[in-house]
Amino acid sequence: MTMLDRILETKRADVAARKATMSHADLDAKIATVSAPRGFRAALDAKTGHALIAEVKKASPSKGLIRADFDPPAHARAYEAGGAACLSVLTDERWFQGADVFLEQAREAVSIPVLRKDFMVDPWQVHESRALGADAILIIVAALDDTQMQEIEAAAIECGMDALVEVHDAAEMERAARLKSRLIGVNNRDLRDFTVDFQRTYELVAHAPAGSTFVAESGLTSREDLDAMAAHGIHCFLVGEALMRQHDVEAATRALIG
Ligand SMILES: O=C(O)c1ccccc1NCC(=O)[C@H](O)[C@H](O)COP(=O)(O)O
Repeated sequence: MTMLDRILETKRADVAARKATMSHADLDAKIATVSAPRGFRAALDAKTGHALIAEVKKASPSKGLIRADFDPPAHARAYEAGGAACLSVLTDERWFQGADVFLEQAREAVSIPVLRKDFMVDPWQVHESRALGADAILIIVAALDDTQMQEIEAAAIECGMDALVEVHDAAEMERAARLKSRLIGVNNRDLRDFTVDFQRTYELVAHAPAGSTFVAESGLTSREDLDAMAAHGIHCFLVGEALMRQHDVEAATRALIG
C-alpha cells in the first residue's frame, strides 16, 4: 500500500464520519455566512514575475514536524506581506497535523485567496471547504476516477471556487485535460515514495492543455529552483516546507520570489 493509498483510506473514513454529523443543509447555512470566493487562479494570473502559492504547513508524512511554533494567522500575514499571490492551507489532521480552523484563521488574517490543501474523495468536502471559507480546492488525479473528478469539479464550480488539478505523469495530464479546470499543477514529489524530481515537471509543462495556468508544486527551496523552472516557462509555484522552516517567514518569502 502506498502512502497515498493510506492517506485516502483514512480520509474516506474521516469524511464518512463528518457527513454523518453535518448535512448539506447545515453546510449551505454556513456557506451563506462566509465571504464570496476570492479568485484563486485570477490572483496567480495577475502576478508579473514569480507567482507564489505559499503553504501553511505544520507537518508532513515525509518530514514529520516542520514548524513547532506553528501560528497560521501569523504565517498567513507574513506570506501576504512577503508578496505571495495565494495561500495553501493543509487541513488534514491525521497525516499533516492540520485542522479546519487553521484555514479559517489564515483566511481571516489576509485578503489573498486560499486553497484548501486536502484530499478530496467526495463532493461533500467541496461544500465543506467553501463553508470554511476556502476559495479553491485540490483535485489529485491519482486519487480519483474520472467520474469522481468530474463530480468534485462540478461541486467546485457550483460553489464558485477554482480547482487546482494535480498530476504526476502524462497519462494523468490527459485525464486532467478532460476536465473544465485550466489550473494544472504538477507535483514534483512522488506521493508514493516521496522522491522529488523537477524533470517530470519540465517534461509535463508542454503537455498541459492550451491556456492553462501551470503550477509547479513541492520540493522547491530556493530562488535558483524557481529561476530554473522559469527557464522552462513555469511561473507559478507552490512552496511549503522551505518557507515554514524559516524564522522570518516574510523575509524568506520576499527573498524567494524577489
Ligand atoms: O509533503 C508531503 O510529504 C506529502 C506527502 C504525501 C502527499 C502529499 C504531501 N504533500 C502535499 C503537498 O503537495 C505539499 O505540501 C506542497 O506541494 C508543498 O510542498 P513542499 O514545498 O515540499 O513543502
